Amino acid sequence: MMNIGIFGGSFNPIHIGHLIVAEEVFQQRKLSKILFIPTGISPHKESGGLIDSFHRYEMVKQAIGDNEHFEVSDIEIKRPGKSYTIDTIKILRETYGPGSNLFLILGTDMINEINTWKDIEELSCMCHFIVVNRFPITLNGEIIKKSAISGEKKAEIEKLMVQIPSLDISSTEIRKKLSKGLSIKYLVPERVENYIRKHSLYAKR
Ligand SMILES: Nc1ncnc2c1ncn2[C@@H]1O[C@H](COP(=O)(O)OP(=O)(O)OP(=O)(O)O)[C@@H](O)[C@H]1O
Ligand SMILES: O=C(O)c1ccc[n+]([C@@H]2O[C@H](COP(=O)([O-])O)[C@@H](O)[C@H]2O)c1
Repeated sequence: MMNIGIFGGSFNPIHIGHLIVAEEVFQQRKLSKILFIPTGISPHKESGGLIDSFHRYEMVKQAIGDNEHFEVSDIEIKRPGKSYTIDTIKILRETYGPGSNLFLILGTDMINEINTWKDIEELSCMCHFIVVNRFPITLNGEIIKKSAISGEKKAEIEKLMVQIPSLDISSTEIRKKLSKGLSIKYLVPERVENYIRKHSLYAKR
């Protein structure tokens, strides 16, 4: 049976925080693979600062190239309009069939906002949630309790939670550094840094 980790994000750009999350979830939950899915248009993010999806997709490709358990999907960047997770999960259910399990990977910042997501009840019936600690935000049990997530999946969240070494790293911080002309060495894989430099992404103006 295939157990697939689904890791969606704007990846603007992908950083080592994302990679450590994916590797820890893969190992700790013994998944078959991790599918990185860069958003076309992120549903709740201001478009300011979000660079072209093609570049974000390419940077994910560069970052995961040396890991045979990681894959990248262009399913969201090819779809027009906002990238709602429910639409993606419906397609992936078809692709992988009833014999496979889908595990949606989310940082604590994301799961605490789950009530604002589209068709959350239906979504929760189609996949499992794997939550990962994201400094400094802790899992808010009250939010989960009150959410539209189906009862069975609510009960599962704590059981499936994966602890990672806390890394206070965000794409926002990396974009800020680049815009100031500062180094991002070690915050992103070398190949991603080279890609950013080659295409003058997030550059100092
Ligand atoms: N350092 C981190 N530790 C744990 N989870 C993380 C970390 N960075 C990102 N994530 C998780 O990865 C997913 C995708 O994140 P996203 O691409 O929005 O990155 P970001 O760093 O939060 O970006 P931005 O700063 O632009 O908002 C989310 O579920 C988020 O919670
Ligand atoms: O489906 C939704 O309503 C929804 C609302 C907000 C975020 N998401 C998804 O959550 C993931 C992280 O989003 P982002 O934009 O914060 O990087 C990404 O895969 C988004 O498509 C999904």
